[in-house]
Amino acid sequence: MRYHSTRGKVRGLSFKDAVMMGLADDGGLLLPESIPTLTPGDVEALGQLAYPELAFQVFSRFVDDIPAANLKNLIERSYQSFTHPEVTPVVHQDGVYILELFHGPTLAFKDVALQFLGNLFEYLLKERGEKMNILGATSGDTGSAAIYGVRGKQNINIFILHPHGRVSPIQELQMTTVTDPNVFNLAVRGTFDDGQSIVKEAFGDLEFKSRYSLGAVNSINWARVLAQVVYYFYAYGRVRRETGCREIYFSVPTGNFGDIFAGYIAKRMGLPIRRLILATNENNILSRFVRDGDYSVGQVTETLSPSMDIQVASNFERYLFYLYQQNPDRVAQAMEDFRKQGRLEFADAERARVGEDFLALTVNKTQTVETIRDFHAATGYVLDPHTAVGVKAAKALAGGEAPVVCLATAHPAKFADAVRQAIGREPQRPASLEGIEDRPKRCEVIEAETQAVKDYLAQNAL
Ligand SMILES: N[C@@H](CCOP(=O)(O)O)C(=O)O
Repeated sequence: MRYHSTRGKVRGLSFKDAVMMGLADDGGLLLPESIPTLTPGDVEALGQLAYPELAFQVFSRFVDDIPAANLKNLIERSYQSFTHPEVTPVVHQDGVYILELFHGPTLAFKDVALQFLGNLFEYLLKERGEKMNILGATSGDTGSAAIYGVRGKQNINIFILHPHGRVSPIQELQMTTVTDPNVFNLAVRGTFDDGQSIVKEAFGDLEFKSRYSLGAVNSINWARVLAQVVYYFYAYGRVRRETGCREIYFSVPTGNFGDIFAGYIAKRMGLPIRRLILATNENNILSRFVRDGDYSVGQVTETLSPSMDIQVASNFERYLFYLYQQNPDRVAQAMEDFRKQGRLEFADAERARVGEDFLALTVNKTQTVETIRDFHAATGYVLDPHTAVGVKAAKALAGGEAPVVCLATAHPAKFADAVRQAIGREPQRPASLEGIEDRPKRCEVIEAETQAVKDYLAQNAL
């Protein structure tokens, strides 16, 4: 399997080189040359597997340059840190299926990919005798998951940018209380979009990227998306076993379009997904795109679901590549137009194609609180505010006989304020958060300027 950039100037990379490159050197995003397709029989068989074995089967279709025994070992080690034996269990509540993706060390879906990516980086760096400086941006969850994936590892330093004062108190503490010498937290005076744009500019400076061996942990890294494809197959298998359904909906709260893009890949592979329901908060460029063809950037608004306080979604470019019939020149032109004008327009035929894969809804703060409250009243189950956005969209949009799986992207204890507003008390804390406020912290506040971040990284790089 070879990997090419969405913008067409980087081609023919192996999986391992694609992982190490992160953002493609032409500014695009890496994608496999083709998406392997599965027969209904394959899908059925995959649905019977335990999580690590399923992950191995899915990965093997995209990874042909790591010996099977080593890949298996990386996968098994990655999911040992999860507190649930099923890794990503599915529970049935109030007419929807909740795919719990928060049983990893930092209580969010990011752990599913970042535990693996941390181990994979360690393996590849050892094999190559190299060092790496990871540079990533977070709106709250990626940061701590990436930090936990590599803390204390040899030959890796990690620099994570989070928007100063715009993540939840627990999200901030999960990052800043990790004081291993290889971990550097930077609170950027700006939004997540500012942080993500700094990361992309630093990766785009190829001399800097190569001098400091930059590594990517955001979903610009294909390995992130690949690892997230697995749980769509897992959930389908579990729900199919329970209901006998053939088709299924997935409802995905999304900001950076990574998680839902993984679902899109699963659909292209042959998983019978009737539609992917794209759920956003008030930062709704993506839901406006699906509903009205309006892909125009707005101001980032603070909401109750801060991990989705994003306007410019990285992985949208990967989707554009397919929407534009795999034409890299059109993607490159569109990204340039978007950079200059802050908007993109779509032909009717393209909008029709979008509608074949996606439905979408914007869910505001009031609706988020109401959903947490009503769901709790009906079931006793506490949703986190991001999951609540997905549940609200699922209930509004899924129809007919097909069951709907809502991706529960984070544990509610990460967002105690939103939960308290909804149900009048804080959610129960998992053991990993006990005493987190009392731990020593380390974090620098920095201006939202690429040069300031590059200087900081240069001073602290391996
Ligand atoms: N919601 C994310 C933002 C970064 O997204 P990623 O999937 O590209 O890492 C977060 O919580 O940091």
